[in-house]
Amino acid sequence: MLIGFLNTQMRPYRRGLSALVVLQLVQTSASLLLPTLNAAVIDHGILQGDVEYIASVGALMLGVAVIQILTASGAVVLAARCAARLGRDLRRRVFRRVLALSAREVGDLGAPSLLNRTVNDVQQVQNIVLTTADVAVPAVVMCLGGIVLAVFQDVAVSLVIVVLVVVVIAALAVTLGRLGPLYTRMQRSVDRIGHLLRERISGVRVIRAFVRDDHERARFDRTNAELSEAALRVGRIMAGMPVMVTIVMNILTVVIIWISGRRIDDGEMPLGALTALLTYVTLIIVSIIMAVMVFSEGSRAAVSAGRIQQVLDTRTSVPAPRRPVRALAAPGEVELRGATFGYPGAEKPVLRDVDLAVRPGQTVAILGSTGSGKSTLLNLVLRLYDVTAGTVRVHGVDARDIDPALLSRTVGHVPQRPHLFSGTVASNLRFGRPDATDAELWQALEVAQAREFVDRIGLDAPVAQGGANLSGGQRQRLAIARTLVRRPAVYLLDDCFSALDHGTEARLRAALASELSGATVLLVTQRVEAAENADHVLLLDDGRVIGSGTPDRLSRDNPVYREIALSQPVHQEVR
Ligand SMILES: Nc1ncnc2c1ncn2[C@@H]1O[C@H](COP(=O)(O)OP(=O)(O)OP(=O)(O)O)[C@@H](O)[C@H]1O
Repeated sequence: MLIGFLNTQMRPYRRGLSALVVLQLVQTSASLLLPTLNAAVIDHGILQGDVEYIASVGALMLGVAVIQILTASGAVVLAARCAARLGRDLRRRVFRRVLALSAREVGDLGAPSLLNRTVNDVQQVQNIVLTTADVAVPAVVMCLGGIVLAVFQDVAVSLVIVVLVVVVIAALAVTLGRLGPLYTRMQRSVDRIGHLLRERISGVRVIRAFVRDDHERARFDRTNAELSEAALRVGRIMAGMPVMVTIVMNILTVVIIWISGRRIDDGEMPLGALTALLTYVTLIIVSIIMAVMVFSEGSRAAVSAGRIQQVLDTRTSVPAPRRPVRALAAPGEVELRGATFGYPGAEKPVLRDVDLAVRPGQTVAILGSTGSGKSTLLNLVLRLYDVTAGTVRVHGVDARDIDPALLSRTVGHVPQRPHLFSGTVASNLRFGRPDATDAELWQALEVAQAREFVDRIGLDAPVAQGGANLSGGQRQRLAIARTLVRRPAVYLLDDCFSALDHGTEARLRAALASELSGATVLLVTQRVEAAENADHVLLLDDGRVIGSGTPDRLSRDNPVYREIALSQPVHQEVR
């Protein structure tokens, strides 16, 4: 998995990687050459008393050491550059994919998991590239080169080394196989902790209000314990490895000294070869330890690569059209014909056979009990979801055929629970139109009945993440102003006056009525009073249209509408 993933993702950095491998080959070969040169100095220089030989080979060793230092430094710089670029590009790819997904896929994958995948999992993959380049490549070269050079020193002793190395590698491979599932568990626990933290931190006031601190603490401790238990098991497995390798290394050293001693006594092996063999054994074992470290990281990175690949492979359930309509002739109707929609996994559709046509200049109020499908209907026009049957047409074109960017420009949405971004009041208002002038911002604030409070704090007043430093009513009015600044042709207002007092709501509705006189407006509301000012009312119940017509007609002919009207005190006052 990891190799296939890296093979695809590392394609753009192939040249850098090739240069890196060459540098590592040179630097590792230089390290390997030094013990052989050292053995030659002992056998032909020191034992023969040849000072000239010692000086010339010594100079050669110095040159080799300098080459080794330079190539090693170059390789580290190149590895860091490749890994950093891979991390940057992967984060970008994952983020773009997430932005292209529909609400359905984001919900399925989960926001905390997506966050972890974009940050932590990419970091794991970046780390494995760095350690592979810095450690694994030289380790493999050193291990293989060490064995070859040991064979040059003495074939019989080298055979013993090879057998023991194969045993060590086999034992390590079995141990590593146990790590993969543990890393998968760890990543899942990290996701769960992220999910829990995110939800509990944003709902901390509710937790306190309901005195659920102990319950939540216990719940967090359970998830936290799962993570630490998996991490501990990994730690235990990893702790066993150096012990095993050290035992093997010491056994090897004893065996080499024992066999070599007898062979030197018999005159079958020079003394220098013993020092060279002992150095090669150390290099081989150290390189195996290094490779094992990298491979254990690799099991973890493989899990991360799988999680990243899953995001990259996820396709949106609201795909962009093959041949998108890039211009809409003129502001026209929003029209639903037999629109039916069911959330995935739900037993029955939440909207069934909805017919509606809203012309420019018209406001249609969508009224209905809670959960009757009002917000879902707006989501279909926005194309957050696609209808499962029927059609949604915007300006005469099927929403599925319109270029997504054009659809977003055409349709403005003020959600039930508006989200503001950290920044300033002005940066939030300019979110959909960065070139809007201050005068345009003030005009939108005026209509949204937000001028007074923004006058007090200023356009440059800071806004915290999610608009946390503003009241619910202030957030709603800024969200309305933000959509007004964009001036879309179609407005979808989803119960966005709910946090306003009655007087402010009435003034806002009046101001919107004149400001949006030429626009197509779909207004979700719980209040009959708001519906009565609309041109048309669509009454929903359990996803079905149970009333459609002018407010006058409905109050005359529709008993449900009349019942809702009578149940609302404000309405009664108006009447
Ligand atoms: N993402 C979702 N996944 C599954 N079911 C959903 C989802 N969103 C809404 N629903 C279900 O769809 C139904 C309609 O929800 P919707 O939000 O459209 O109702 P609504 O009329 O806007 O309600 P309210 O007035 O309370 O905002 C509800 O039964 C709800 O449980």
